[in-house]
Amino acid sequence: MDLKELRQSSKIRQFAASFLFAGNGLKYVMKHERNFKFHIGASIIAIILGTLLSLEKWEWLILLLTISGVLSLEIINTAIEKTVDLVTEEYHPTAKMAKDLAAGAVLLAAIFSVIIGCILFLPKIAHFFL
Ligand SMILES: Nc1ncnc2c1ncn2[C@@H]1O[C@H](COP(=O)(O)OP(=O)(O)OP(=O)(O)O)[C@@H](O)[C@H]1O
Repeated sequence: MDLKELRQSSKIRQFAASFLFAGNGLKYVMKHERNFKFHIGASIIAIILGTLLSLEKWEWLILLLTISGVLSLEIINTAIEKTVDLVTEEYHPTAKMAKDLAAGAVLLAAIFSVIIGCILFLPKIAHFFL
């Protein structure tokens, strides 16, 4: 279905198509983005650890919010990279700044997610061994 056909289709079809397109985006990052795969791996480890250490409900909420934040930012970073590449393939200081800012946002979220992971898990791990 092309863009023109989509705009002429019913509201329900447009709504269903938007899920399909979002799914395509998720499929793309899972298949092609090394950093996204890394974050998925780290998230799975955190969820397994959370299960083993019996996190409380509020701790799960914080963990899941943190995971969704990092993964979503990684996808937005990829979207910004693609948009910049669409605008120019030449070297441009503003293109560099746009990509570096987007990457900086992911890095910041990843650093804070490690800190949050330490706050959630370290006391429980220490309690387990002591
Ligand atoms: N058109 C451009 N002009 C100037 N600098 C650019 C340009 N494209 C990329 N860069 C610089 O090169 C870096 C790497 O860009 P690239 O597009 O390869 O993304 P990347 O860092 O490989 O992303 P990822 O590893 O998340 O896939 C950018 O962070 C930016 O600093």
